[in-house]
Amino acid sequence: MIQETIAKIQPVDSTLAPAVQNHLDDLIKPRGSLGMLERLAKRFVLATGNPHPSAKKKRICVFAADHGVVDEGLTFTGSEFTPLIVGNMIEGKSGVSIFSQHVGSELEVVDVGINADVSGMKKLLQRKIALGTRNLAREPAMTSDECARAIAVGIERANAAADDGIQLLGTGEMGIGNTTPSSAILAALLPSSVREVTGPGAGLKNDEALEHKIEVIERALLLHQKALQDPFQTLAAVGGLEIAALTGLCLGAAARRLPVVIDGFIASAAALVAFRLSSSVADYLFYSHRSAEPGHDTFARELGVEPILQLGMRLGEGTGAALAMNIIEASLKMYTEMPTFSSFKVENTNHARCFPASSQPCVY
Ligand SMILES: Cc1cc2ncn([C@H]3O[C@H](COP(=O)(O)O)[C@@H](O)[C@H]3O)c2cc1C
Ligand SMILES: O=C(O)c1cccnc1
Repeated sequence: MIQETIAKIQPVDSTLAPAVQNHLDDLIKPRGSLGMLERLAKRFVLATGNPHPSAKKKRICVFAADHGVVDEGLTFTGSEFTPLIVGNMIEGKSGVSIFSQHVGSELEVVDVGINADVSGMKKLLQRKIALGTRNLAREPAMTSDECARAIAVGIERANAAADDGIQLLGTGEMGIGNTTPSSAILAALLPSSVREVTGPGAGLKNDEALEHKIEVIERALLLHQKALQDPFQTLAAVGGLEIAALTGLCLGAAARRLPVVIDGFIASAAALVAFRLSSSVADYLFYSHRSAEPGHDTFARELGVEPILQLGMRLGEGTGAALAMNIIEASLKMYTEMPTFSSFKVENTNHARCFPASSQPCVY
């Protein structure tokens, strides 16, 4: 299923880009005056191939799972917070639930590996693969089979969204400890030094605790050195079940030409794995915000991506993705609803000479 999905992912048809740009430049406004909104609309139109784009139907998919590596003492709270926050999420009370309601997005929460019996949570989609990962500092976090099954859940949810007519997908996650596998993935696949991409996550007591987190990840990468040559094996060795599901969501959505808003640090690690599996995935991904987790800047710089918002956020869950959805939707309304110079039969005086900012390259 994974290979089949990857085979379906095509780069966007960039021969359409000049026509899209001409339309943007024909809108009644100084050329380039809506800045990044113009680039967002252009990327969305190219991704979907739809000249009348819309993001009215939105859905955020949150995947939840636990992490054996919390045994190393790398987190602010224990794993018992994962089911607790997930319980809040499905009842509309967590950060992402509130923001998704605010922007008019559906919210889907999927258990792929919570280390607790959550079968009583009726609004939670039950796709449990294991009761969390194993401790990646001592052994592979997942078997190849578990990792593949988690990716397949993500692909399944992307297909379900496309079948339901969803026009814009957002990523979310919940899993105490998941900044550790995310940092490990970034260090392995960017590649980068562990120190550069490791931060406090949800909170660490002091600098000593951060040093310990860095040391644990460095040790894990040495232990799994052989696996790090390959993105799938890297994900299995040092990733997480929810991260793998998010990788699958990116792959599945790209295969269906469904744009995805990547949330913060953790979702970016999942997107990086998808990108390493198929570089064309990049054409379908938008980055919601600059996470305050320090390694996110390294990720954005190395991949040349431009996060939409900068709000000092570092919560995850899909909170940034929710907020950025509205910005993307606004960009599409600009594209489809603003009148054009040509429709008014007035001369388009929008010369690049007058508006040099419009010649900025698309930095995605
Ligand atoms: C109360 C609470 C709510 C959260 N909601 C999202 N996260 C975020 O923090 C976790 C990752 O950080 P770390 O690796 O440091 O544990 C993930 O669950 C992420 O979604 C939360 C964390 C906490 C504590
Ligand atoms: O940016 C994120 O996704 C993030 C950062 C810290 C903790 N949890 C999530």
